[in-house]
Amino acid sequence: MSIRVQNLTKEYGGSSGRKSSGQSSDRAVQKAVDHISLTVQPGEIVGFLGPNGAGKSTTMKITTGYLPPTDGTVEVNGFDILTHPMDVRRSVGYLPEHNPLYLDLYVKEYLRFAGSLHGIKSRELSQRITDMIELVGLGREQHKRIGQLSKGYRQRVGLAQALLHNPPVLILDEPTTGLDPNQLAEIRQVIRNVGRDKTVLFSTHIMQEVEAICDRVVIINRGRIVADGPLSQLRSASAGAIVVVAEFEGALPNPELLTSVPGVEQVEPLEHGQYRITAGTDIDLRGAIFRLAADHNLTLVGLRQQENSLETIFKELTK
Ligand SMILES: Nc1ncnc2c1ncn2[C@@H]1O[C@H](COP(=O)(O)OP(=O)(O)OP(=O)(O)O)[C@@H](O)[C@H]1O
Repeated sequence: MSIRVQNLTKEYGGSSGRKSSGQSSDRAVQKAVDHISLTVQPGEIVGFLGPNGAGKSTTMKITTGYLPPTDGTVEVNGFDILTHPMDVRRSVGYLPEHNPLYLDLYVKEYLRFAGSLHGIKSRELSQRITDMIELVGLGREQHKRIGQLSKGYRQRVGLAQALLHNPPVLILDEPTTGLDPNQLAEIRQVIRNVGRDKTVLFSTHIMQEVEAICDRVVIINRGRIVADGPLSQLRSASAGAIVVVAEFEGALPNPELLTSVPGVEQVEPLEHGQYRITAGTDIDLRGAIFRLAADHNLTLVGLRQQENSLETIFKELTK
């Protein structure tokens, strides 16, 4: 297991240390993460979604060892974050949400500094820096000071920093925020490429990003995990209402016929002989609609089931 989070809780305010039974505090306590469990297998790319303030960054900071948990355990690459913090740091590449960079340093100077903190030997480090600059597409900007770089290129420096010590696990907190569409596509490609032989947990607010990159999605809301699974599984599990659009040769003289199909809850006429038919439960209406059309001599020219978009699922689960 590359990441194993068990029963993790984080409270801000109140007591600063780990909880022991019966411990209480007078200060206002904000429970940012509430008994969550989550595992990420080696080689998986997992999208971590949730509305603002849901607890994504808090979970990621704890997983990288930057913040202590209030309760629960976290292991990265088999190392416990509390008992083996240095092994955890070696195992993880972390791009924090507000990518902290030294603006006065040159790109290579900064990467050399970041690499030396990881104890990478000088000769090996030069080669690693060259390779990472190439990998994240910093070639043209590599001789600038970080303060002279655009947001997208600063983000690439952060990504290069996270990858420098060749960690098996990458934790990226909103790595594509504020990038233009071209940069977005390039950084996504970088994440996909590094994800071929690394475990990646990344947070984002962009649904298409998850659809484009991830094997699996975890959705957190108010500190609790409300969904966890492959995208296809989430789509069918959260289906709730199944919607089918049936198109006939023209408007039906008796559209109420459609409501006689077992399971149909609502029929909404659209234009050009189309009807949006909603079933309350997870049943496929298409066969029944087809048979109904045949029985009543109605010419059915189209029939398609609408897929739940990740956006719809997200809204449903986090409202
Ligand atoms: N240092 C802190 N002190 C007190 N409360 C905090 C602190 N950091 C985060 N919080 C609170 O914890 C909750 C979770 O915040 P967190 O930053 O983990 O959410 P997030 O899902 O990453 O949000 P966003 O998508 O807006 O970045 C929020 O209510 C936030 O206000």
